[in-house]
Amino acid sequence: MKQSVKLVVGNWKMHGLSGALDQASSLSRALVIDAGAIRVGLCPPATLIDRMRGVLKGGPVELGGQDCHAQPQGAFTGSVSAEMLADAGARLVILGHSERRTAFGETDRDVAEKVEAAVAAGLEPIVCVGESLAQRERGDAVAIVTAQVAASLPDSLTERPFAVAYEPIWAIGTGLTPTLEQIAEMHAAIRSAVVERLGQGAGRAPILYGGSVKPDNARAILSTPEVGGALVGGASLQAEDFLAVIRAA
Ligand SMILES: O=C[C@H](O)COP(=O)(O)O
Repeated sequence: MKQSVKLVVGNWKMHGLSGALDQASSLSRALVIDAGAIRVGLCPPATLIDRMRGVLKGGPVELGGQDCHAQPQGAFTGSVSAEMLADAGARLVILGHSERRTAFGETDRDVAEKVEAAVAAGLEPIVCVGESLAQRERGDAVAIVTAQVAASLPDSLTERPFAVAYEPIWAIGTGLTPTLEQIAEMHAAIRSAVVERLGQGAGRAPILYGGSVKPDNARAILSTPEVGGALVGGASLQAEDFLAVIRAA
């Protein structure tokens, strides 16, 4: 299925003090987009969301969080709820990133619960899936990723906007990327898994690719069949690089 509106989202991860707002400001000022063709998002650390809202005000860049707690409030020291992200100005939220699945032990069930919370707070979740290098080398990549899709997407997404991001773990921050054929194969498999899980209506959800997307490979990746956008880590930290990726889309 061809996607009409690409979604390109920058994930700053745990990078960015207040000085980094200059990069968001440069991006917002330089960016001219056709809203019918592309959406652009930035997911800074939670500490910057509210201030970045001011910097991005009136511009085309949407704000997002990088994670949320599954509960709306409570005694969960150090956590941020989906409602808090929305209150700070976020519209999007990345959930189930492999760094959270690996370093924080998040399971598909945890991710699905967070997605429920995000939807309840009016956020648009970007649900991340992806295989390890060992899983790909064993020939298990498609089975692993489609199982993650089936278990991480709750029923509540049937009528709500969301995106899936395919991020092979071995491509994140490494400079390595799958071949375009591997990306196309996986995105088609994810599309089928989404439709099987949530029905035809959900088949319009964009499927982003993430993992070492850079200005020099963005055009090829973003024109690969079934690639509905990109989730960009390192290359989103500098406005100039992120702009180059967005322009490639
Ligand atoms: O969320 C973004 C991904 O983990 C990709 O990161 P990267 O572009 O630095 O490889």
